[in-house]
Amino acid sequence: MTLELDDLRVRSLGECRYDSPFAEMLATKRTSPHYVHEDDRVLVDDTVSILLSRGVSIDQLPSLETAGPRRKIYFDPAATSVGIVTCGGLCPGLNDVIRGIVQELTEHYHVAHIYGFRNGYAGLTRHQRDRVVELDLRAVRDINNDGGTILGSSRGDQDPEDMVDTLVDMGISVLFVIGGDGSMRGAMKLTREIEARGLDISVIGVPKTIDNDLPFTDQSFGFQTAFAQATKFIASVFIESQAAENGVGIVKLMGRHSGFIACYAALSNNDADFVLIPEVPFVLDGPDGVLRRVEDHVRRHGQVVVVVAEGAGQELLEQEGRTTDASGNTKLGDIGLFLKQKITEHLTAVDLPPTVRYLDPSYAIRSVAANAYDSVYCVRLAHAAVHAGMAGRTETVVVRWRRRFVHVPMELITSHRNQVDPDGDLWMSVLEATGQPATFGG
Ligand SMILES: Nc1ncnc2c1ncn2[C@@H]1O[C@H](COP(=O)(O)OP(=O)(O)O)[C@@H](O)[C@H]1O
Ligand SMILES: O=P(O)(O)OC[C@H]1O[C@](O)(COP(=O)(O)O)[C@@H](O)[C@@H]1O
Ligand SMILES: [Mg+2]
Repeated sequence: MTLELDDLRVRSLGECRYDSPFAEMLATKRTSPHYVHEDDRVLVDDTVSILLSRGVSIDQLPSLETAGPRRKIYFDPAATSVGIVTCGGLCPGLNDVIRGIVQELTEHYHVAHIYGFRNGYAGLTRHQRDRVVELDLRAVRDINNDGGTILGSSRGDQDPEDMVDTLVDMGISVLFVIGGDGSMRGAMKLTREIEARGLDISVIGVPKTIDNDLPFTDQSFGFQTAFAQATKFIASVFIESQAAENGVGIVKLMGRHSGFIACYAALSNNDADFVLIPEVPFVLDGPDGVLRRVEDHVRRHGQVVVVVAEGAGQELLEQEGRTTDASGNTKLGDIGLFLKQKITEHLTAVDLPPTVRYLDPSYAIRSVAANAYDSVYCVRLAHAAVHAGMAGRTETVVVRWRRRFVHVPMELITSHRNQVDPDGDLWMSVLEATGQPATFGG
């Protein structure tokens, strides 16, 4: 993708004049293999050929501002009130991020107030102001042990003017939005309204998506927990299909436009024989179609396991009557049940009457608490978000990119979708592990 250095510059509200609580700790720090100084930058690219193809000098290469504490900060902590909101679908680790933000702001920055807005952007509107909760260390003490979000979440548009009125009335200086692509688009509408009114309010995003469909982030928080959950369902249908004559196990996993959960879950215990994802179209019929391949597998091995991402093969389903959810996301057809029906019909017709074990774990993979790895990731993102906000960055998200925590302009995180590259090494691993053909039906 063409990327200029200027596209990667994050917005700041102004000069940092206040001493940071971390000033002393940072006094002697310099960039090392394990630390990036605030005056240094992190490269976007990581291969020699891509760097060379950029054709610019080193200081002009696309690079990102490092995240982390600053020696000087923009907001005076004692006079700063902060808001937190979680929006969109659930994701393991939301509570860890909330907790990390509250702990960092309380224990190190000693800000005046931390407010939690309930039920997503709806909680920022006039008619829900009475439901705002004040957050302190006690309120967040054990919340990381639970899935979901203590603040609640929602889909659906809200009026940016109304929401900014709330921020102004409550004296909020920094708003942390923990949400996905839709939430970040909503957050940008907030920053535009804030800018238009000349207000001194920072909006910082912590990108959330179990589908791992946001760009400029190695892997989104909660993703590892979600695919680990999904793995258990694949193992179940594998065992069931092994014990049955002509056993067919099918698991449908979340992933509207990106098949990362399906790929990782399938790779994790290597029980899947076929993985179908939105990024790789397939045909069902014909000598190289999915049905014939499934049949061949059952003939040879007596059973088969198919993992399908919910957004896969949508072109095979009825397009008419498609509706959208409250946030404008297209509601998908049920590819899992469709495959179940087609495979059953096909195997019956070729005299291999199947025993089908179909599982759609759906919310069971995203409503759980984060695992230890994701919890660590969440708390580090939370710290980075707090530092960015207190340093006056705005319209900025904090991400981990090639294992460094960095700042990315909000616009870039919504600029395109992160998808499994059919020419990339992840998909190659899936093909290697399953033995399935690179394409079905040419
Ligand atoms: N283009 C947009 N402009 C403003 N708000 C948006 C936009 N897209 C989504 N939103 C709002 O952001 C919130 C979360 O969006 P949604 O798509 O449901 O989840 P996610 O943020 O996880 O993608 C919802 O309140 C939704 O109305
Ligand atoms: O039933 P809901 O809440 O709309 O959620 C379903 C969708 O939410 C997801 O978890 C993604 O949510 P987001 O769009 O909020 O990131 C998808 O995997 C799934 O399709
Ligand atoms: Mg989304």
